[in-house]
Amino acid sequence: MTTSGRREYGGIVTRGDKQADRPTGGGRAGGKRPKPVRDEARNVAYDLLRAVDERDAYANLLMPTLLRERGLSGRDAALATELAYGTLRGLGTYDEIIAACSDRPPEDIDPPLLDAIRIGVHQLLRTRVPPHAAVSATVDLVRLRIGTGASKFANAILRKVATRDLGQWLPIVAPDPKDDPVGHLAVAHSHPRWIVSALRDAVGGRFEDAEALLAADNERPAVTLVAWPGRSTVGELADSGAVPARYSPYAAYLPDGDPSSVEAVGQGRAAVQDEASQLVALALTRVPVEGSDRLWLDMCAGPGGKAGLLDSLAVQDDRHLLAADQRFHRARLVWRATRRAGVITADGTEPAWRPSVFDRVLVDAPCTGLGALRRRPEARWRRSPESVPELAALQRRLLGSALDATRPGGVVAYVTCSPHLAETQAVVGDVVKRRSDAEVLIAPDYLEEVDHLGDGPYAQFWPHLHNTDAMFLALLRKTP
Ligand SMILES: C[S@@+](CC[C@H](N)C(=O)[O-])C[C@H]1O[C@@H](n2cnc3c(N)ncnc32)[C@H](O)[C@@H]1O
Repeated sequence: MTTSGRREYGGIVTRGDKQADRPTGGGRAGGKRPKPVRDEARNVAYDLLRAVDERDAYANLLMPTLLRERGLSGRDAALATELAYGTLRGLGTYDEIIAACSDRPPEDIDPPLLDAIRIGVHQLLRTRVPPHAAVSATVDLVRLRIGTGASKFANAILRKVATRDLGQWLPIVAPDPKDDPVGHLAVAHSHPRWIVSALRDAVGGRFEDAEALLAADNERPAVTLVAWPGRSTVGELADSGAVPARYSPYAAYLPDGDPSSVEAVGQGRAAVQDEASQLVALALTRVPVEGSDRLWLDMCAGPGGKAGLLDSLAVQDDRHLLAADQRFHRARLVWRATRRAGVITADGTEPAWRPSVFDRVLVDAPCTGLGALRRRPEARWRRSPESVPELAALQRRLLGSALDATRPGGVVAYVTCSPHLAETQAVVGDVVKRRSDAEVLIAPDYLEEVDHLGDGPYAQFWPHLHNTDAMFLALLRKTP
């Protein structure tokens, strides 16, 4: 798609020159309604939101396909992504504002129309698109995709929304923090109430920390690369425009651009991986073990992020990694990410290996993913608190099985991409209490380059403190 006929609004490009500037509503100038302008970036954002709602699509997986199919790149692609992801993250706040501007509650508005209005509200309240352009572009979208009647409704709501900025709307739509602090944070930072409560508990009950965490969840995460040791180097990534990272010796931040255009990534010698993910895998390899250190196991390895790093480290020191995942297609991804590891499809709770044979075991357990909300913009609305006990039961079984697989003197890393206490401390505490052959190590001792990981014995990364996912790590020694 060409960029001719586009106009730049404060760093964001939108299409339609004079049309995008045209004021909307208030009747037809000269009696004739101007033709709506098709705007591909907004269409992509709208289609993504519809796919998330109708087909349970994963935004971060579908977006690259949509951009490719529609031929969007550069600033148009950035605009489509910002509109879609920003709207998905912010819709908890936006729906409260839409409710205040409408005679119908959001749940009574037709879902396609509601999604289009949400995109409009996001532009009005969180982007530098001028209000008249945000309104007219959204109204055009609704006219083209839904119909003229719906576009009048959207126009009326958006014009009301545009009368205030976000800072003026929040005291109107969010509960008073003195009466209902959790409800206030839920509306102000667009998270479901149950997640606000869980995250507040995970940060030790401090509302200021919870607020900083919730705000960080709404930020676009940095793209972090891993240079797989022995296959590429951070220096090589830096030569491609990445910046050496703060903590991990294998990480570099990519300020902009497509990661696959970095040569080492394109050639499968480096990959995209959050820095905390690298560090928890690294911590497992740093714990001293007496005697043999030849056989490592990654029990829940798909899609292979940590296995890729562990395999590279294992190859360097002539160790061997076995990587397992319960799902065949996830195991295939692990196969692609590794060079020498054995990869199998196996249920970690019904081991395909003999007991007490591994020197180091990683169990990166399936979890709610509440630590990666920045990356999966719709995830916060999909998860329900009912999933927590079921996951916690599986996590206990997997950790127990990991300890069974480890030889006495060996070490287990229990990792979740969630800071929810029921998936982290409660799981480890319970499993260790029921066994006499496991001892909890002080995990931050093996990550000395990182501050603020907690008072131990566990290590907890945070988006607002480390600019990483909220990854949890427990290190356990198997005792005789
Ligand atoms: C959090 S992900 C692991 C991420 C991976 N370690 C990485 O760094 O890319 C959890 C994985 O556990 C797998 N899984 C779920 N239940 C399992 C089980 N009972 N046994 C083995 N793998 C399981 C899922 O298929 C999923 O791929």
